[in-house]
Amino acid sequence: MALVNRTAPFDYVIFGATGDLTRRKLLPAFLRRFHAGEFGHDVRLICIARSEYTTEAFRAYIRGELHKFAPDMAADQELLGNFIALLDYVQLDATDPEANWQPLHEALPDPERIRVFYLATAPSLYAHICAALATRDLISPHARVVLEKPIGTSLATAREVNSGVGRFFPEESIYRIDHYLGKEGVQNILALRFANPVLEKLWSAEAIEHVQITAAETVGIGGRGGYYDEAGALRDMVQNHLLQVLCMVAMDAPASLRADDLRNEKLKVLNALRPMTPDMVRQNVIRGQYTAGRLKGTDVPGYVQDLDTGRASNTESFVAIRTKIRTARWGNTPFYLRTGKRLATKATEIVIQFRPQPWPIFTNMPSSGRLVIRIDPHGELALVLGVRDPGAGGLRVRNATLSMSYEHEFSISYQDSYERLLLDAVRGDPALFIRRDEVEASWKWVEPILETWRQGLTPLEPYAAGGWGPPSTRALLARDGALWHEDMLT
Ligand SMILES: NC(=O)C1=CN([C@@H]2O[C@H](COP(=O)(O)OP(=O)(O)OC[C@H]3O[C@@H](n4cnc5c(N)ncnc54)[C@H](OP(=O)(O)O)[C@@H]3O)[C@@H](O)[C@H]2O)C=CC1
Ligand SMILES: O=C1O[C@H](COP(=O)(O)O)[C@@H](O)[C@H](O)[C@H]1O
Repeated sequence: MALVNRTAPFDYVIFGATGDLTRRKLLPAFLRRFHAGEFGHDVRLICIARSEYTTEAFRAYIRGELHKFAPDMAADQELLGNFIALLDYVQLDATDPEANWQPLHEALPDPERIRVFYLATAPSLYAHICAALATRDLISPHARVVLEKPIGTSLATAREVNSGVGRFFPEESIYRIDHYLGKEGVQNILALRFANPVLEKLWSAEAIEHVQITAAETVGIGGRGGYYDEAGALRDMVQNHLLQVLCMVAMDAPASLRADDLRNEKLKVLNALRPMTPDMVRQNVIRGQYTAGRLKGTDVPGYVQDLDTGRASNTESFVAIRTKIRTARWGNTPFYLRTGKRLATKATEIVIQFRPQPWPIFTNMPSSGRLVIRIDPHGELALVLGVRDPGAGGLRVRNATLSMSYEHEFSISYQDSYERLLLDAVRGDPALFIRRDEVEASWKWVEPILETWRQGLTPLEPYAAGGWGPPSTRALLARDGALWHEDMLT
């Protein structure tokens, strides 16, 4: 029987309740946690948007969406009915100064209950919404606010968003979500590193030749072209998700698992990333955009066709970066980051490549060994070692893999990382959310890359959908004598 960490009763107010994120991710995640018994019938989920719905009509609409996005759960009519009964809808234009906030007030009668405001709207509304909540006296002593990404599109705009929200909520009540920190495999980096002293002893430039962090997607920009063409892969994936994963891999042991201990260590890594000059960007950053190609046997269109604006675009759908971390632990170990759309397969993984023997005694030593932390599509750990090849004739070595799959090892499974994060805000645990200084340090490191691109100093390289990005991506590692870890992915 799984241990259930049940929350105290709470009121969760979702701004942007008719949007894509709420119906596809947030409400299905709540339904699953309700099914797991993490909260009960005494909880209210108050859903807010401008669209005209009564609570009854909204519940009917969400019932249909849950059948689409959590069909296994929604098939249980009793569970679904009980969950739907927790939803209330309040129609409100949060930016209209004349709007009537009284219905929201009435829906939140008890200031002693835990109150979470989840802002699943465009980030440009965050400060307005927080100001309105303050004016209407809705920010109770136990109130928290969860902010969706992106927090800004540059250092200056991130500061604006942070200051806008920070005027009304103290930093410890602000939960900036990064769904990669909700992934099992990412959280497991902490366990792997700090519950296994033997690994931690190896965890430095002395034993590790390089680290690869890949977030490869097969999807294109889909229906999100408007947003994506403004953002691009660097802002969409690297500034937040990939840098957070890098921090988890590279940070020193925190004093405890308390939020600020963890976040202090991550911040040190971000501040230690080698700053990029325009020359370094030219040499260490690849930017690409997909063209039409063939993916898993199907012809797929290129980025510009997907965008469908009739214009060319200068936005990258692929980035690869070679960087270093200026610390005693890592100084000599390159970190390679890579993310892109319409790549050969969907895979998020970290590869820790170990250094070779300084004096090899075997004539045919294959790879010097690596640890692969696979995060998506399935959580897996694989330790590739050299073992004796049992064939006759001398002592030859080949690689073999020790592996562990979460699916086989554990019966508990979360469908989505939102499931792991939504209730942390209720429990008052911001450890897996991003602190303001982390967001700003990430932007500070990313900005010179954006600036170099803005000046047109690096080309946007085409890559055919279904591959692994522009050919220069290989050259980025080849100059260190390294190869991307692709053989096990496809
Ligand atoms: N969708 C996704 O997969 C992801 C989304 N995000 C982030 O989550 C946020 C929401 O994204 P998404 O759901 O895709 O966006 P949508 O455009 O689908 O939804 C926006 C929501 O905001 C509501 N809204 C807009 N203006 C107001 C207003 N003035 N007052 C009250 N409600 C308003 C809209 O409802 P109505 O028109 O009825 O008012 C709608 O419910 C964004 O910050 C996005 O970057 C982050 C990661 C992934
Ligand atoms: O935040 C985002 O993440 C997704 C990729 O998430 P994953 O959990 O499927 O790896 C990406 O598709 C999207 O563009 C980005 O905004």
